[in-house]
Amino acid sequence: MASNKKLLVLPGDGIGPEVVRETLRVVDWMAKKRSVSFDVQEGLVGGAAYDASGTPLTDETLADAVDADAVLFGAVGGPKYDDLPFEKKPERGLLRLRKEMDLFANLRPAMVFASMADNSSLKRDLVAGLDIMILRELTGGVYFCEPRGIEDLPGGGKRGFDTQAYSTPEIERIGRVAFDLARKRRNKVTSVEKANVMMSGVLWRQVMTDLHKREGEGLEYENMYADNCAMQLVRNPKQFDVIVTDNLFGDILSDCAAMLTGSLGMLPSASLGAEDPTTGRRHALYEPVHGSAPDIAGRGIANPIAELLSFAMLLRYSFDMGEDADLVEKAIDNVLSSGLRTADIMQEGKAKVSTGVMTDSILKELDKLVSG
Ligand SMILES: NC(=O)c1ccc[n+]([C@@H]2O[C@H](COP(=O)([O-])OP(=O)(O)OC[C@H]3O[C@@H](n4cnc5c(N)ncnc54)[C@H](O)[C@@H]3O)[C@@H](O)[C@H]2O)c1
Ligand SMILES: CC(C)[C@H](C(=O)O)[C@@H](O)C(=O)O
Ligand SMILES: [Mg+2]
Repeated sequence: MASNKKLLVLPGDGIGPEVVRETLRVVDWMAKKRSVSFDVQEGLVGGAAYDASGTPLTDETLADAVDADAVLFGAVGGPKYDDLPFEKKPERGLLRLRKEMDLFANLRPAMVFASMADNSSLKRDLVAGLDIMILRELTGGVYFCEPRGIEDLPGGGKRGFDTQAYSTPEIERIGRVAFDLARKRRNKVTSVEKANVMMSGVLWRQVMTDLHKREGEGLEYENMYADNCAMQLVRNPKQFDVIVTDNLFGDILSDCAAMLTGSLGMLPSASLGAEDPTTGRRHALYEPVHGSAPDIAGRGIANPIAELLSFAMLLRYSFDMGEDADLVEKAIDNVLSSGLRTADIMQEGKAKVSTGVMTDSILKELDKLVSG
């Protein structure tokens, strides 16, 4: 039984603190019922950090994140911060964490729970039992490449520009994660880019195809253009197992995949760094795919499931507590099957509950599951 796992909790803004608060109740439950002791420390990020210290991520919080065994993150951003200069925006705090912790592999699983097939944007048969993994490269591409900026044009007006670039080592390291994941799943990898339009896409396709030839034995492999992938995700999502793609396409395709599961409020994620070969340790941050949802913040109606499932991923990937992760997922599955729904996944014939009541029910279900 492991003990004293250092957990840094960064609730952030909007519904971030609301869903993190609920997740901390499950952390407490784990400590009481499963005899795991978490050393929980809380910090500020995003707009909350800007309000307190004039920056969306202080060096101290970054150091705490690097030092932690895992970071549990809520969400950042909101209209209050719209007019801040680019580098001060809440989202920059999250991006700096990802970059400085070298969290290059972002796992975004889209799973449809047994009772949720009718909640999907697609017809039930297309999504019942769906379980796909979008693997998003998280520390490269247009999110981070230089040069970028807005410049004046000689004849008046301005020009805004960004740079998209990927190197062979960046593509290979995310490709290897995709192959590892696929081997534990259904042995299929779809690599997604736009090699028909972008030079970085041309290299991505070459490197991934070669990597598959060298290291992908036993794996079914295909290349797909990103626009086609978006269409295929809503046409026939069950054709996919692992989708590996760049930072920007991964951002967009994962929001799209969220609606297959019923709501953005259902999609968790794990952002992982490379494993240190001597200590076996790796940096990791867990966060829902959704944002701070300013339109519903402060009303107690946010769906806590994406954050709770992110905590389950934390147990599985950072603490090797797969059984406990299964338990959390099973409790969520059972509560959804019992007909409870937060507003975002509400349907006729179901019972609408608040953020807090959804968590109350999941905790009760956890109690039931462990008492047999
Ligand atoms: N990881 C992050 O911190 C993160 C991710 C995405 C967006 N953002 C930021 O969040 C702010 C709002 O962005 P947005 O509105 O484009 O995206 P969003 O994900 O916050 O919200 C999109 C829609 O989904 C709904 N939604 C999201 N999560 C939900 C939940 N748990 N339960 C119920 N409904 C939920 C919202 O109410 C909204 O209608 C922006 O500042 C954006 O940059 C942050
Ligand atoms: C908030 C923003 C920087 C972030 C991203 O674009 O990566 C978000 O949309 C996400 O999906 O995690
Ligand atoms: Mg996003």
